[in-house]
Amino acid sequence: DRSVPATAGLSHDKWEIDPQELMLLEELGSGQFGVVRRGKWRGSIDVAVKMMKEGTMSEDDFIEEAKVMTKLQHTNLVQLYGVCSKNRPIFIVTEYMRHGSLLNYLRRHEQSLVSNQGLLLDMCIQVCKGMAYLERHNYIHRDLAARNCLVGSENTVKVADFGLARYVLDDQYTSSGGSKFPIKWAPPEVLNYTRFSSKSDIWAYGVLMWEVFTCGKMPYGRLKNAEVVERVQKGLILERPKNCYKEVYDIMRKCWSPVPENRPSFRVLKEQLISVAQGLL
Ligand SMILES: CCC(=O)Nc1cccc(Nc2nc(Nc3ccc(OCCOC)cc3)ncc2F)c1
Repeated sequence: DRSVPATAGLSHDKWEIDPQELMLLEELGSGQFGVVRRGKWRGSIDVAVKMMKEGTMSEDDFIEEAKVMTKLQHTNLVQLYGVCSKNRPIFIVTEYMRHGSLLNYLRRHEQSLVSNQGLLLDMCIQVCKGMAYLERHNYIHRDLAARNCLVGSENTVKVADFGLARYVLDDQYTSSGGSKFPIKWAPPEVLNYTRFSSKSDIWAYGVLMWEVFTCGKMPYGRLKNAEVVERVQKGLILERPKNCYKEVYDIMRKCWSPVPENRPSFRVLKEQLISVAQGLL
């Protein structure tokens, strides 16, 4: 029985997972961070295991943060179960979501989704609930986008990789001038001063809503990053997606107010989206 009695004196760090309790299965994807595989924890719990390629993240800082992240628990957040930090590469063990990234899901199911505004709005509301929880805990995501949300059974949508961007070492990723920086999801104050806040998450959320209602189109099409920066600085915003209700687009536009303080909070946004959803149905 794993629950070591408190008196045992062993500091049983509950965020530390014993790799011997993991069974690694098929690969789910890979990227510059390493490989992600499906797995079973303690024989029966479905997990995703991110095996962090060495040199991609400041591991000790991340392991410290993992203690906080395991405490962030919400139905619309991909649950961090723990880390295997005793050997390299470190493993990040999270809840498994069977339908993969929201971006791929939107693109693969465009035909059935394009005419289902109610479902698209529900997906946005689920992400908003997860983000409102993070906002309440003063936790900034820093890389909110459809590619960083995941879809589970019964069309559940959850936010993944919250806060992870702080530990990426590749400065092509972290500096706003870098080639891998998510320019198209960044507000002016991030482009100019890398000033992240829940209000910069709100801007990214507006872009995520646009991704959802276009069923996974690339924001600003094939425009180069420099051209997008110029447009955003001039106050140009993404156009209304073809089949998107006016009320929904008006909410997206509020997320793109040039001044952070003029953008809504996730708490307020959630109420507005729910009342629009009730009005539509
Ligand atoms: C930022 C890049 C990054 O992390 N990318 C990345 C790639 C892969 C998996 C994860 N993570 C997780 N994935 C799942 N489920 C998952 C299920 C199916 C799937 O299908 C792939 C083939 O489709 C035809 C992909 C993922 N559940 C939890 C995760 F945490 C993250």
